[in-house]
Amino acid sequence: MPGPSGLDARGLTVAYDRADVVHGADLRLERGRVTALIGPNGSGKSTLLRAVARLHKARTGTVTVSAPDGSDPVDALALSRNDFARRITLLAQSRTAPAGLSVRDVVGFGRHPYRGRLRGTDPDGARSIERALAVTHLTDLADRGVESLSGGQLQRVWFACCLAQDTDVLLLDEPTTYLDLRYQVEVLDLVRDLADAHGVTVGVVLHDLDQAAAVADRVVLLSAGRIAAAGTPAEVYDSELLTETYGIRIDVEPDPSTGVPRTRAVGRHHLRTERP
Ligand SMILES: Nc1ncnc2c1ncn2[C@@H]1O[C@H](COP(=O)(O)OP(=O)(O)OP(=O)(O)O)[C@@H](O)[C@H]1O
Repeated sequence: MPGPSGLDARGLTVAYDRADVVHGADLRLERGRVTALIGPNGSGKSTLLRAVARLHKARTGTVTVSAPDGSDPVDALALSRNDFARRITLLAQSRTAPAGLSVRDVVGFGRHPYRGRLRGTDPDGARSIERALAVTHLTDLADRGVESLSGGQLQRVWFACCLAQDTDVLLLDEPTTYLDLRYQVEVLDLVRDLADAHGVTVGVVLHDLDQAAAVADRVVLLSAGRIAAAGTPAEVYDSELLTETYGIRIDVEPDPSTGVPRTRAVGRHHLRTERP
């Protein structure tokens, strides 16, 4: 049974330089669930999320969002900037680190929708920032300059910045990029906790199909700017469909202990019989 919709995008068409790259896409993110967006490079995952997050104006389509209290959905594209930023945030790809600021300062950017023109009007700010630093294991680095961080540490800073924003909807574009295995797993655990314990609606772009199947309740497969399939991982992970979409043989079998589908992309190097 699908849950109530946290975010509902309908018929989104998005263009760059008048060329459509996302064609009438419907994206439903259920409240308190994790939805993974998968698909080959250039299939439109980032563009779709950017349109939903209002970083790129969709040519056509609607986006509605409902609050965790179950109140009626509102038109997300018509909300004021601050109201929108209190409901929806996006961890986008490849941001540049602002020089001369500490980790805590940058995480504090996440509080921008709660600060009036005269700062100091955000009573929950300090607590949200410290919590975001703690869950991303950045407390010890909080006073460091962001320009001195590694790629993975910086990725966690941007993630913490989104968490500090305390939104109902969290959109994450490849949040595991640059992260070592421990932090990849921790980010995905945290995403699960946010959905399960706090009812956060999560839409996350992942390239690793096995990570997507393990963390997500639903998966949306994009192909050439169109939604090719949507459903549970077991419904979407069809070997023929994935093989056609990615242009490489992808075998699928259920994990023997969990039943969650596992994939194997098969290249020529897997088929070598003689090894030196
Ligand atoms: N700024 C831009 N100007 C023009 N075309 C763009 C721009 N950004 C993306 N595109 C094109 O839009 C299409 C969709 O790109 P998008 O980045 O949304 O795909 P993606 O599925 O997120 O890819 P990836 O997995 O490589 O991150 C691609 O054909 C891409 O070349």
